[in-house]
Amino acid sequence: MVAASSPTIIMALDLGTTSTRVALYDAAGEAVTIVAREHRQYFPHPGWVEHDAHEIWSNIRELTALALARAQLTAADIATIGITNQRETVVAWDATTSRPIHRAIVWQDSRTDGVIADLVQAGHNATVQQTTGLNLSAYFSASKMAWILEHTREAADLAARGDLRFGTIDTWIIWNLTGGRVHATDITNASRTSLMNITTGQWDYELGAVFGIDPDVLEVALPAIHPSVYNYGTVAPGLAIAGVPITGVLGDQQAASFGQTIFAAGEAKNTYGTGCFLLYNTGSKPVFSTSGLLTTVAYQLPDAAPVYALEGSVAQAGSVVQWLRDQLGIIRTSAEIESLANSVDDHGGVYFVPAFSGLFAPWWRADASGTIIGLTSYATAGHIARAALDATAYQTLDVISAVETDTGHKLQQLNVDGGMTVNEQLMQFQADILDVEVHRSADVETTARGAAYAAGLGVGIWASTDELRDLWRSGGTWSPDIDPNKRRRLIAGWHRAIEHAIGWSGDQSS
Ligand SMILES: Nc1ncnc2c1ncn2[C@@H]1O[C@H](COP(=O)(O)OP(=O)(O)O)[C@@H](O)[C@H]1O
Ligand SMILES: O=P(O)(O)OC[C@H](O)CO
Repeated sequence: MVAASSPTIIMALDLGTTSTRVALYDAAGEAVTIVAREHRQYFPHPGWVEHDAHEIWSNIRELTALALARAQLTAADIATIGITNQRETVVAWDATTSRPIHRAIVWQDSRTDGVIADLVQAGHNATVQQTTGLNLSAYFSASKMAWILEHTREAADLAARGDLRFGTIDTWIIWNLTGGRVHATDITNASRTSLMNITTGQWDYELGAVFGIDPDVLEVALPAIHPSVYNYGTVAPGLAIAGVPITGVLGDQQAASFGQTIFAAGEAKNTYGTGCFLLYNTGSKPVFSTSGLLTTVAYQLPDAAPVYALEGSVAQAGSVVQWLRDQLGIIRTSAEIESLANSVDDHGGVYFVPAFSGLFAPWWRADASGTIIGLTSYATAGHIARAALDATAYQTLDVISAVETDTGHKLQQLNVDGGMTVNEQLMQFQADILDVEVHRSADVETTARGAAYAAGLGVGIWASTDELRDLWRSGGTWSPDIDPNKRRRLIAGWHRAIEHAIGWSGDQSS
């Protein structure tokens, strides 16, 4: 344990897709304060999604000051900072001015689908998957970096001068927090770029050539890779948190897994936020999927080998609830979906495949299209709402079936977290469809919590992951309660709906 006089409050910076949160935790793992702000989503063309990286940095500057003010604390009370972030999203900037040269290209952005389809056609998928653990997809960072290099003159000029810097959002924020002194990322974030060798944990610069990026450019432009628990540097003067060390960094899904204390092989968590991301811990060896899952690093402790996971990434989950609210207008708030969905007994034969940007795991079909099927004149807005929620449970089933195929193990229980898990009807349906118990953590904000745990380990507030396990609290358990024949019928209907969604958007399968 740290000396009694040392600060013991941990600050977590959660840099999500739609918002940025700053949370403070004490050594008992209790959240002291949490402040949040949304940032603007830019959709300049169909399928394109961008963020203003400078806006995210400004939000961090302001929210860190606000969190301290709310808690009536100063930087001297903060022991350490943990960072967690939306993954894959690419920022490119000028090292000499710290100015982004393009808006950040977000993980959901599918502008490089065509390039990826060509690479698949040319037979690159097997090599990339065996090296990086990731199939070829516009989702990951590499093709986004290539796009910036190809489409902005400034990127090419900076690259020629050795002043181009690439990073995921963690790297961009570490760079700014340290006054441009540290250009670094953690191994979990690096494992999402399609440029890291998943077995060695090092960049494979030669892979750049597959995506059309000069490996010499990458050697200068990519950040250093460190373990998730590591001393990344201290915050520069002039900021509310000046002088505080940054000792934990994890991609947001890995952070949620860490916050759920998924430390051992065979344990799994599913986070239901904008998208839905299942991580199944596979221990010290990477498992290469034959069923449409990704191989990813779950975390790496200091002086230890990486711990791996199989990941099932589902692009659309809570975002579908937002779509019903913002685009269809059949609910006014996300929470209203509960009363609308509960106004009907079941889905009334309606299935909703939310393939708004194609289908991610385990299907990986860029040519799938959003589909509502099974409509009759009996169907109401309630049935559509119900089908939209059910879709998240079915998509989770599909990724868990893939995990069971890849590992040969039946999942024993599923730990869940994220904003959608407040929906108890959905949790019951999830348990019914999976036929396993669903355990919700008391804190559904496990992403920020996981970053705090990693940072706290880094400064000795907690001595081991066993101590962190003791902090896990239950927020509800749901057991399967459905006739097995009905389960089978429902699942068969979902898979027929998937077949109809696939292929609608033309021949771009990846
Ligand atoms: N009662 C509810 N039922 C279903 N979905 C909900 C409910 N309340 C919020 N959501 C959805 O949960 C998501 C927010 O979860 P959160 O974990 O904060 O996401 P993220 O971290 O990806 O921004 C939103 O997409 C929202 O529409
Ligand atoms: O910001 P979230 O919670 O939607 O998570 C985004 C994921 O990291 C994308 O891979």
